[in-house]
Amino acid sequence: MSLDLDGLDLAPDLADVMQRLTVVGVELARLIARSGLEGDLAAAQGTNAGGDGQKALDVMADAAYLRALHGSAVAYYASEEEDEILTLGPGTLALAVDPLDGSSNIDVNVSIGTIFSIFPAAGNAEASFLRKGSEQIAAGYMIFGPQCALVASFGRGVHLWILDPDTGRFERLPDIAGVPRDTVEFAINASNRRHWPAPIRAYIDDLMAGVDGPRGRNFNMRWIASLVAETHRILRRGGVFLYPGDSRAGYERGRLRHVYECAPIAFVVEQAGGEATDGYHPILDAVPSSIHARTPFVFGSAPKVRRIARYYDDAEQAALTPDEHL
Ligand SMILES: O=P(O)(O)OC[C@H]1O[C@](O)(COP(=O)(O)O)[C@@H](O)[C@@H]1O
Ligand SMILES: [Mg+2]
Ligand SMILES: [Mg+2]
Repeated sequence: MSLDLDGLDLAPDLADVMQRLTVVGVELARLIARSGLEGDLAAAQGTNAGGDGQKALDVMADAAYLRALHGSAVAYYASEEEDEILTLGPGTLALAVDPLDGSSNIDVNVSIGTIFSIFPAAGNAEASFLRKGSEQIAAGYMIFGPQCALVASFGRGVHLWILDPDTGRFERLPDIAGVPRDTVEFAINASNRRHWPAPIRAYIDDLMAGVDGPRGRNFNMRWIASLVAETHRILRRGGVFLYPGDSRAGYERGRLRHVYECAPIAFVVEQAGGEATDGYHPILDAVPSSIHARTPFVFGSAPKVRRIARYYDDAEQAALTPDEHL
């Protein structure tokens, strides 16, 4: 067994899928640690359904998860790297995955990861995934960084494991207590400022104004360009993450994918007492329109996420509707 699940009381089908995911995690952690020694994991390979360029490791990670899940309880497999949902066979579960998150960081030795989301299988492939994120029965991520960690929730808090490289086993650590509420860090790709919707620009401008602005205190900015790494920091240290929709062509609903990026991260964050919205509405209440649909994404410390929603309220009063992300 590569994962310590003692005391979590998971259904056997789900426990088996978690074991299989972490077997791949151990494999990927080793591959990543040896990147450059054997082959170039960042080599360009093609384009996925979302139009993103694929790197060698994106394709390898997808193939490894797919291989590992054959013969498991996973009936339906949806992946960032697969155009369509794949039917693996009869089974009780549906699994969506971003096999390799933070692909732009593969060749620069910065943390990358895998994000996963598990639902009970529904009547057909699409119905299994195009539903509210609140119906997930498991969600989480593995992060391949200085340490390889697994963070997962089964709807009763947020659990943490660290991979022991000596034994190849994920050992359980104390649960994640909760997203700290009073922090001064925010994460956003500020190079897109000129494209942001007015409420987001107003919120960030107020933070950037520091002690001289309306907030009367200084804030600190982070942008790793790996959603898993931003999530891990926010779970441990608090803060807020924003990837809003913006006025660039194709970015009207942001960059991040609802099914295999935002819904699972939102599930974990809410289980840790944080909040996750599209800027205004809770992510976990929204039904994605397609398997690769994007959504604007804001998550982190609850008071901060709520404050951002108030900027949308203010904008509405100034004649913009809350849904207007442009
Ligand atoms: O390069 P940008 O626009 O700042 O986007 C960074 C975001 O894109 C992502 O890398 C998208 O994920 P993938 O690497 O799985 O495509 C996120 O991890 C990250 O938050
Ligand atoms: Mg991703
Ligand atoms: Mg990816």
